[in-house]
Amino acid sequence: MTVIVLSGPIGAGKSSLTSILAEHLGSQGFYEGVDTNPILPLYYKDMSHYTFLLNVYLLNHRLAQINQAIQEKNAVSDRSIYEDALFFKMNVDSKIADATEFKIYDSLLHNMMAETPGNPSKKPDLLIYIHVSLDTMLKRIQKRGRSYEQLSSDPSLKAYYERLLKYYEPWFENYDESPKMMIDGDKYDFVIDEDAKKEVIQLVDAKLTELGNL
Ligand SMILES: Nc1ncnc2c1ncn2[C@@H]1O[C@H](COP(=O)(O)OP(=O)(O)OP(=O)(O)O)[C@@H](O)[C@H]1O
Repeated sequence: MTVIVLSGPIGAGKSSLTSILAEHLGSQGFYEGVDTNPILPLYYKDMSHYTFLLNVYLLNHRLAQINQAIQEKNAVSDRSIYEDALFFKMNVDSKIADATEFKIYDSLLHNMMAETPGNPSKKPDLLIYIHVSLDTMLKRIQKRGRSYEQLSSDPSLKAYYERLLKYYEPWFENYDESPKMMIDGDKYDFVIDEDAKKEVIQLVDAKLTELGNL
């Protein structure tokens, strides 16, 4: 049984690497459903108002996926549940979101993820973090063209994206829920470069072998 989750900033390539790894490992891929998320466009218009609702929506959605992934046994998911608190905390620190709302969300998250008799661990076997620079992130956001993410519609998003990257590095350093590995998303453009794709697959295979999962 191997449950892998991807993590990393917007446009890092999580969904693409999920498809690549799911195909390579013969696992089921689980996707976040960004385009079907009804709260996301509202959140980008008014973060103060929608941070709590967005995160409760995502928590519910991700838990449903985790429960399915555990049953599937072999699964790759394009986004970890552990990163959402990073966005929420960042918004609290920037006075965009409310500290009490964060406390309630965080406690809900811990209760949902708690391992109790009859309630098996929801932790993945491996978390893969795709690291990208601000430059790569901005290029990918522009290339993909989701309207609400564009700097052209809201130039203040650049500061938001910059802040987000600064929160990701310590988050990955401190992450200890499962084994983890980092992929350099600036170095390996596994979406368009076949050699880069092969190298990334080899890196992941080596890690899974080291962990006894392959
Ligand atoms: N907890 C959250 N709080 C605020 N915004 C979030 C949260 N989770 C996801 N988002 C937003 O949802 C959108 C999609 O996020 P995500 O980075 O997971 O997917 P993606 O951009 O498709 O990534 P990739 O290209 O790596 O597959 C982004 O605009 C991101 O900022």
